Formats: sequence, C-alpha cells, structure tokens
Amino acid sequence: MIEVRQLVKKYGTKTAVDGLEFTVQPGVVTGFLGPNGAGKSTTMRLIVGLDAPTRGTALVNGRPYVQHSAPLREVGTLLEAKSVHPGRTAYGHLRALALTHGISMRRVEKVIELAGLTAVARKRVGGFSLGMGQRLGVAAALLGDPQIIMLDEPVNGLDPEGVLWIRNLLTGLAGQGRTVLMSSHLMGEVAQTATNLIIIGRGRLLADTTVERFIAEQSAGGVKVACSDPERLYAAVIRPGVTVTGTPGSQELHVQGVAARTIGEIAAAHHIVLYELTPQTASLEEAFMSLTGESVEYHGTTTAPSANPGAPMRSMA
Ligand SMILES: Nc1ncnc2c1ncn2[C@@H]1O[C@H](COP(=O)(O)OP(=O)(O)OP(=O)(O)O)[C@@H](O)[C@H]1O
Repeated sequence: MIEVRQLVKKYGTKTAVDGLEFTVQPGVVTGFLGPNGAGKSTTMRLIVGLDAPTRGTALVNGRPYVQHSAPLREVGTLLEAKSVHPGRTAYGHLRALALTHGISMRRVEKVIELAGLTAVARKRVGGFSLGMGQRLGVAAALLGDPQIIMLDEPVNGLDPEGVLWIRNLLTGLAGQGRTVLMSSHLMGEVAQTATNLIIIGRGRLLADTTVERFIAEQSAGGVKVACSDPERLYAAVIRPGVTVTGTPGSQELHVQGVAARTIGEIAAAHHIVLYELTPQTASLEEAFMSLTGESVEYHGTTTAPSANPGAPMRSMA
C-alpha cells in the first residue's frame, strides 16, 4: 500500500505538489493521471525518497521508503530519468543491481525472460531502442520481486505487442495482490489496464475514484437512436424533463432523460423500426479532458473543429 498524506513539494516559488492526500490500494492497478506539469513525476519521486517533501509524508508499506532495509524488495520503480551506463549490457546492469541487494542470479535470468530481453541480454544498452530500454527498466523494477510496483509512463516507446505485454504484466501483478501504480498520458491504455484512478492537476488531487465511476460521472449521458421514423419517435418520447436533438432529414436522434430500454419499448409499441439504440458514455479521454480543463498548465493553440451536435428538434413537435 502507498499512503500519501498532506504532501507538499515546493521548488523555490513553484509548488509542484500541493497538499496531496491519497492511498494506493493493493490488488488492483491504479492509474495516475494529470496534465503535463501536474506533479505526477514529482509525487513518484517523493514516494521513493528521490526528493524530500517540503511538508507531509509518503509511506510505502507503512514506512518512508528510505527506512526500508531492502527498498528494492519493497518497491520496484520505473521512473522517467533512468540512467543506465550505455556501455553495460542488460545482463550486466541487472546483475550489478542484484549484487548490491543480495538478489540471486536466477532472479536476474527470470526477469530478463519476463521482460522479453533474452535475445539481447548480452548486448550493450547504448544500442537499445526506446522500447527495449523500457523493458529493461521494467525488468529492473521487478528484480526484487516487490509488493509495490510504481511505473512512470511504462508504455512509452513500446510497440503494440509491448503495450499488450505491459497490460497483462500489470494486471497479473495486481492479481497476485500487489500494489501497482502507473502514470500514463495514453488514456485508452489506462482505461484498459487500471481499475482505480488518481487524478491530479496543478499539484492538487482532482479525483480519487475508479475508472468506471469516473467515466459514468463525467459522461453527459443520453441515448443515440437511429430509426425508421424519427418524427413519430420524437412525438412518442417527448415530455417535460426529456430533451431530444437531431438534424431534420436525418434518421438519428439524441435522447436525454429516457433510458435506452424505455425508448426501445416505446418504439416497439409504435411499430417504429430501430436501427441503433446506444447509451452514450464518454471515453476516459473525454472524461479526463472535462475534469482537467481548468488545471492544464501548458495550453496548445490549436482550435478543435466544431462538433456540430445538431439543433433541438422543436420544429418537429
Ligand atoms: N527539479 C525541479 N525544479 C523546479 N521545478 C520543477 C522541478 N521538478 C519539477 N518541477 C516543476 O514542478 C511541476 C510538476 O512537474 P512534474 O514533472 O512532477 O509533472 P508531471 O505531472 O510529471 O508532468 P509530465 O506529465 O509533463 O511528465 C512542473 O511545473 C515542473 O516544471
């Protein structure tokens, strides 16, 4: 378990982490999200004692990281600024780490295999691709067979096979009861891999929830309907509290305030053929954007094209 309590980190006048408070539970993968500069990497560095907090505490398995006698066995980390000597081989790097932590060479072989690095284990790290470097970083994180695994952007640079490997690896580790915290900017990946979510913006906690609940809460909702006679369906479903939008001439309607099941029943009762009946849920990406819009520190200048959501169908009443 990771427990972050009233954590603050200031760099001069800049407050990178501003009173964060959350717990990362064992047994599930927790996604750690936030816009650029939100304070994710700083928080992770504070958790493993690479930086000292200005105030507050970060505990791993009940103690500050530095107080563990064999921290590599407690917490495995992949943080962005991983420095591996380019002249070293993957095996040499892991072997050196293992020797300083009393870890067996059998375990070194095991993590090399687990990370899919067997074919390149005796090659120099300087010639590794970004993806191979990531795999080596993950192998190093797993070396001590830790109960807590914390990975900053683990799928960065990985090809689709590598992304799938990380997904299965992390869910497998969580399934063994370990605590897994991963940061990522790839929302689709987080949605597929994580169960819990911690979202921060400008160093503050914005949400401590589950992926499912977060998407449900942030979704505008409604039901997309395509049918043989939208004007008759409109007349059949409309009542106070119900909004129906659509474009005249189109078979599609967007209905808010009536459950999909009820719309289906109404359509059947009126002998209207339904071609589509889809409850609308936001993607994690859309939900994230709607929550963090205010907290984005670095804005681009591109304007998104208009979504043209369609006009309310008052004229069809
Ligand atoms: N050593 C440092 N000195 C000064 N400011 C820093 C330092 N490290 C981080 N910061 C600042 O603290 C804020 C949080 O940075 P951090 O790297 O933790 O964010 P992040 O959420 O990991 O961002 P990204 O998604 O871009 O990696 C940023 O404004 C950053 O510029």
